Amino acid sequence: MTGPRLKFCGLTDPADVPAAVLAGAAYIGFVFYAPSPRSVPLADAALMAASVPAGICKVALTVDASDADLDAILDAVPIDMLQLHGRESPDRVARLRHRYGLPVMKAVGIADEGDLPLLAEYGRVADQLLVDARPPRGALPGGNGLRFDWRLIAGRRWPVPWMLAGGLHAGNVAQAMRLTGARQLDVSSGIETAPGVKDAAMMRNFADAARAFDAVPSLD
Ligand SMILES: O=C(O)c1ccccc1NCC(=O)[C@H](O)[C@H](O)COP(=O)(O)O
Repeated sequence: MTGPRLKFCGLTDPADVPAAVLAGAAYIGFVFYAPSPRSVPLADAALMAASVPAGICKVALTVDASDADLDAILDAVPIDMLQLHGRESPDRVARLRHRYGLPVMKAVGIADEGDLPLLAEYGRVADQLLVDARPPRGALPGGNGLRFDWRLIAGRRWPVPWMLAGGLHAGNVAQAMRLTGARQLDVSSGIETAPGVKDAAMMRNFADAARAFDAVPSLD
């Protein structure tokens, strides 16, 4: 079995890229959503993306972005995958895959059982699912450092690859992997000292904790 695949989301500083690479990130996410403290100007994202080694997936996170906004992002920044983190419909997901010819990961917010059917629905049109915590009213659509009840998805599988997100950090990632079976993990707040300020040691600790879980034989 290959090790866990990690996505470090919301990099804002050029120095975050080598730190993420050193920690072994498989995906690096850039946030293109003005209200977020992790939002990066196109020119900055372009510079950072250019320094990402081949083989690491560069993800553009957007929230209900228009075609014009997406055109501008993709014209300026070499992106490998779109992450849709708003209320994009399944039709919109399918249309964007077709329009840009890029894989699309759809974020789905989970708070209770009633949210689970959405995963099956988007699993029919997206290339990947991001299984995140449903944000509280008035909060940002993601990146809130909040987890959901992981037991809700224990043992569940979808027809496409998926990532677990929401409130993960070095101290709980092993438990999250054990309960959910997640093999891909997305983290933002859990590798920050303040919103939008990533920390190299926290990235390393997170990666070490995820890999250490993998190294421990299961007692089940
Ligand atoms: O990170 C943001 O600021 C953000 C803003 C708007 C929509 C989504 C956002 N982040 C989404 C992510 O991919 C996060 O990694 C994911 O929600 C988990 O965040 P966290 O709980 O902070 O680890």
